[in-house]
Amino acid sequence: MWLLVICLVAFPLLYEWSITFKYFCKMAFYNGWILTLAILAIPICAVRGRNVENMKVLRFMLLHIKYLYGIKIEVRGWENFNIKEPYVVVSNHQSSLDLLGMMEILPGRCVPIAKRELMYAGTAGLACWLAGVIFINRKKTDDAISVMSEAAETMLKEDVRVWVFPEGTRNHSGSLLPFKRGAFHLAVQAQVPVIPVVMSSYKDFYSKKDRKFATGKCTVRILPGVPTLGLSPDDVPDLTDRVRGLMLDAFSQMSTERPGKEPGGIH
Ligand SMILES: CCCCC/C=C\C/C=C\CCCCCCCC(=O)SCCNC(=O)CCNC(=O)[C@H](O)C(C)(C)COP(=O)(O)OP(=O)(O)OC[C@H]1O[C@@H](n2cnc3c(N)ncnc32)[C@H](O)[C@@H]1OP(=O)(O)O
Ligand SMILES: CCCCCCCC/C=C\CCCCCCCC(=O)OC[C@@H](O)COP(=O)(O)O
Repeated sequence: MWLLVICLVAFPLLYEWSITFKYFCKMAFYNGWILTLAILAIPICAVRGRNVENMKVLRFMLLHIKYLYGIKIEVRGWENFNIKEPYVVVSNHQSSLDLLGMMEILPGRCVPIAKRELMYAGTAGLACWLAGVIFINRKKTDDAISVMSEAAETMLKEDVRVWVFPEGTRNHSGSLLPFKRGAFHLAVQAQVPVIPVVMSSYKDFYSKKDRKFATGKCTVRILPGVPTLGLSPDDVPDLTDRVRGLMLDAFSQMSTERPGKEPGGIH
């Protein structure tokens, strides 16, 4: 009788513990593996110096990680990236796992905007710097704005695309945070389109709060570009709201789809 009681208590506890343990091991390996890959990437990238073309090297080296974690990534809307000119990509930001979806679709000559702290993340920071990642100091708004204004010039002069997470921080709430306006000022200053990208919720396979990290599927949707030609800084609030609305609709629609089930009409 006592043995049965002990088993009934111990097994669920052990099960819970093994899920948590697996979560920490998987996250530790994720970060450790990226730091290790960066050691290989640094000398290759250093040959060119700080150059956006190095982002191809990082992308190539990171693409296999989804297989290690059993994460299937389905991409819809590739055709919306068929624009030769520069553009600003805006996407939702749930976790550091977004790196996998980002690398899956990262267009040529496209650099992300990242918080300055990432520059000090050891080998990964150096690899990012060599690949031209634009670092901003979120604690100093004026500095961040001037870095982004420089980015607007660079986009046009050097034919570069920029990827921004307009929520400004990771958000796993199951919705989208209010958007910061920097990405939209950037697009208006450069008079280039904004291309929204939505990654479906990870809740079926990943949750930081519940310490869950299983295998699963993520859908990445590239939405049609939103033009900014002729818009002025006064139009930025409206542009921001419009793009957030489009992304929220897509995110909500993707959240109601059952994993693995294809909706009609979207390719
Ligand atoms: C093989 C081994 C590989 C190893 C390498 C590993 C990794 C792989 C490589 C690359 C991957 C890198 C992945 C990087 C992911 C990183 C993700 C992040 O770091 S997210 C966090 C950082 N990003 C952001 O914050 C971007 C969004 N933020 C903004 O746009 C903000 O607006 C801001 C510019 C930072 C300012 O923010 P703040 O909160 O301080 O203020 P507000 O947003 O309220 O803005 C104040 C005010 O200013 C106006 N504004 C904003 N921007 C501009 C501008 N450019 N020009 C003019 N005015 C601007 C804004 O409108 C507000 O005014 P108002 O209220 O009147 O509208
Ligand atoms: C010697 C120093 C060693 C430092 C070790 C640091 C470990 C980091 C290891 C690998 C880096 C993985 C790169 C993942 C890139 C994703 C970046 C990311 O997701 O940043 C979060 C940022 O968007 C928002 O930050 P907050 O949610 O506001 O917080």
